[in-house]
Amino acid sequence: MATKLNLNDYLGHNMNCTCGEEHKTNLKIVDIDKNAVARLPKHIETLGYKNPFLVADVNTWNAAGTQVTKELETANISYKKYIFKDNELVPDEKTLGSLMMAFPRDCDVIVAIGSGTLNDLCKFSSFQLGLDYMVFATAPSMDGFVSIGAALITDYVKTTYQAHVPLAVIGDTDILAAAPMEMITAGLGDILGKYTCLLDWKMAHIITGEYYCKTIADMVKEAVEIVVEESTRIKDRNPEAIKAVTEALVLSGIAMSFVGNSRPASGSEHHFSHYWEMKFQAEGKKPVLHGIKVGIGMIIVTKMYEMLEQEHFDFTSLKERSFDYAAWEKKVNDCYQDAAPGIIALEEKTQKNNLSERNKRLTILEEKWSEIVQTIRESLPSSAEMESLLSCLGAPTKPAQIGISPQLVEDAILLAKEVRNRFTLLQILWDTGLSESYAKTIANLH
Ligand SMILES: NC(=O)C1=CN([C@@H]2O[C@H](COP(=O)(O)OP(=O)(O)OC[C@H]3O[C@@H](n4cnc5c(N)ncnc54)[C@H](OP(=O)(O)O)[C@@H]3O)[C@@H](O)[C@H]2O)C=CC1
Ligand SMILES: O=C(CO)COP(=O)(O)O
Repeated sequence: MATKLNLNDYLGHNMNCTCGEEHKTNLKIVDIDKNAVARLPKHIETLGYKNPFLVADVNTWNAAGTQVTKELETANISYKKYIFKDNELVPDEKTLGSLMMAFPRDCDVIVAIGSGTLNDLCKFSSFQLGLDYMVFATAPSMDGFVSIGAALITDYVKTTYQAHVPLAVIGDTDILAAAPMEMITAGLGDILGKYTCLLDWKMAHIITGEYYCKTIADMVKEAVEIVVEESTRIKDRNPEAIKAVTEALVLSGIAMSFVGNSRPASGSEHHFSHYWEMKFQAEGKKPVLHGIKVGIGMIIVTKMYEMLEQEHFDFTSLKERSFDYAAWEKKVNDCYQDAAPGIIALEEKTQKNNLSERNKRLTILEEKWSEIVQTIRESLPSSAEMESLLSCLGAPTKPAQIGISPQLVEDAILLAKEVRNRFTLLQILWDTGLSESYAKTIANLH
């Protein structure tokens, strides 16, 4: 029997942490259990709302809309609703605009009925309007339900906007367990991605001195371990296992809200996912679920960490290298111009791409190399183990299985570091001059 998370331990009080920070979240209610839909009216009333505005799309309405409205009507709670008609809902300016146009000014809380995209749209629009929001989850597909950021696409670039957390997250395990299996395995992929993102965070702490909180990292690690323990029961849609996955996803979101950004939940594996998502969108290709791409990204990043810990560097000659910015800039522009013309973090003057900053990092890498190797070995399961876990659940593990070409794999290893200003393995590869050779090796494997 798997260990259980107690999410209530993190709600309703400030946590004075050994990292020196005080962590808190405004999330008040987590109800992920059997028959949670019947308790939705009570949660709305407890929080003091009278006029909810329900936001869903055709798929998520089919999954939960009728049950939600039946319960609200029985409890005499009047509501208004908006159901997006789009087949593939994209969280961009147009979609946000249509939500704004449908917004009834007399509502007092927005209730997202759905998963990642609907949650982000409601999170962001409620934040801009100065209103509270809640989420009724329809699939355990990603960990953003209670995070503070909203992942939106503006000017073709996948950008995380600071917003706020919902006051409540409600998930009925019968509804969650009935979600498409692909969405459930996407949630698993998003969770397994924490292995590499937590290691990226630790690397950033060791090499650049970035803030790191061991308590939060351990919290997320515990959630990952519970999900790994539950993987066989997840396959059978066991409601208890689905509850465990959903709670792990919620916990990961609490970790993001504690830090105030997505550092404990998003590293290089996520940057691959964002890069591929932008490319797919620009090329008009059918989108692939976020967590599915993250799972594949996690396997690639694990493989590259396995390669890195075998390296023996000559740091003196690494520091003497010049860098051909013009050639690199051309490569980046060629890659990004259709997908994300807004990306501009390439210039030599930025901290990550400046040679004297690179050399400072190389000095630390040299001094701490044995600690770094040890940390890599202690932090990651093997890539083979992760591949087998995902494929046992029928989830793809290789880029080609979701239509990602070897070229897109290579480009992501070189360029996905520009998607965010965040130190990860991809920056270590750039600093040590390994990006191109790793990109070729990994692309040839797939
Ligand atoms: N803010 C944050 O911290 C985070 C945000 N994200 C973001 O979340 C998004 C991905 O969310 P994800 O949940 O993977 O995917 P989506 O919310 O995009 O949903 C994917 C598909 O599943 C449909 N769907 C949802 N629930 C059900 C159900 N129960 N039964 C049948 N179909 C259903 C959706 O319909 P439809 O498309 O019509 O909605 C859609 O077709 C990305 O934009 C990602 O960047 C991810 C992690 C963290
Ligand atoms: O997807 C996320 C966590 O799963 C959020 O990541 P970003 O902040 O990189 O968008």
